[in-house]
Amino acid sequence: MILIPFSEMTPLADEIAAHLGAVSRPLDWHHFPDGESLVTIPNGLSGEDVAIVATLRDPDRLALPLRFAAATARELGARRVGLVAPYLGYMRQDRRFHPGQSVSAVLFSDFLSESFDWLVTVDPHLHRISRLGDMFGIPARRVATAPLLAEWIRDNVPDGALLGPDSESRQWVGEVARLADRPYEVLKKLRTGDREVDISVPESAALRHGTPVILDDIASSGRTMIRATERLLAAGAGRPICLIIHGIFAGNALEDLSSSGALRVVTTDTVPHPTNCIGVAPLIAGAIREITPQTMSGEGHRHISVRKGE
Ligand SMILES: O=P(O)(O)OC[C@H]1O[C@H](OP(=O)(O)OP(=O)(O)O)[C@H](O)[C@@H]1O
Repeated sequence: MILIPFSEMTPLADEIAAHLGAVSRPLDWHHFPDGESLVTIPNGLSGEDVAIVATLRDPDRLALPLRFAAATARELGARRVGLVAPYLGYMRQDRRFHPGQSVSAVLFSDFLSESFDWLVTVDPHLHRISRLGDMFGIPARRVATAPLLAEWIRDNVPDGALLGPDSESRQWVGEVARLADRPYEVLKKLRTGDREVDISVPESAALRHGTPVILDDIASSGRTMIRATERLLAAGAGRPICLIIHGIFAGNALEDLSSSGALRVVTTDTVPHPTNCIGVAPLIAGAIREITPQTMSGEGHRHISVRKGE
């Protein structure tokens, strides 16, 4: 197995490779002055299993270079070409919320399924879809970070409840709370725009004791976390720890979150960032190990078409 990371993913790919006893060699991505890309992949791929490693937080920019890298690896003799996408973008638009909208999650998953033979990702934002295989026409594995998050909480926060910022978060907050043996509450969120979010906090005694931990899968504009932090403080809770699986932090999101009163912001390393405290490499390596024998025996194929959603 040869891992080929986009350069920002080199540290994570090196770690995954060490767990697998594999090789990691980054690709080169040259940007021409007119905005076009030139992707150069390492040589020596003939007959090899290859995994391209890219975190898809800026998917419009990455899509074509990803396709070029996968196609070139195949053209140069790679046996199978998989994608390790610790953060998988575009999964939030999994419905036609208003007439005429693209269902981007389905379209993007089709695009990836056409480009790659298999996929490994971490806690994708697919709460209404229970099996990744229903979304992708290729073998796919979803790594669950709940045990890592629970371990981090047990090691670092001696007391306090877990809080989910909205009803959707109940599924992962409930699971992490169970594993960490902590109480949890779910807040109510109303979103009226990309950056317009309001949160209401219940009158609960659990919130008044210890250090609250707000847990969410994504912080993008950061507005969900910021508003939850502000509303908790106003309700008399202690300064919260914000625990986030995928820390995208668009624009000034992190600065704004820190100014809102968060005690600490903690993320996994699915998106490289100074707030990374929880490493996912061993779990990703385990998922690659699981999926690789299947791809070797020919289960699934990138041209299998599974129709999903609306
Ligand atoms: O940092 P932000 O920009 O606030 O985005 C992060 C939020 O977005 C997602 O929710 P989702 O998109 O499913 O629901 P929402 O649009 O109602 O927040 C995610 O689960 C977070 O709660």
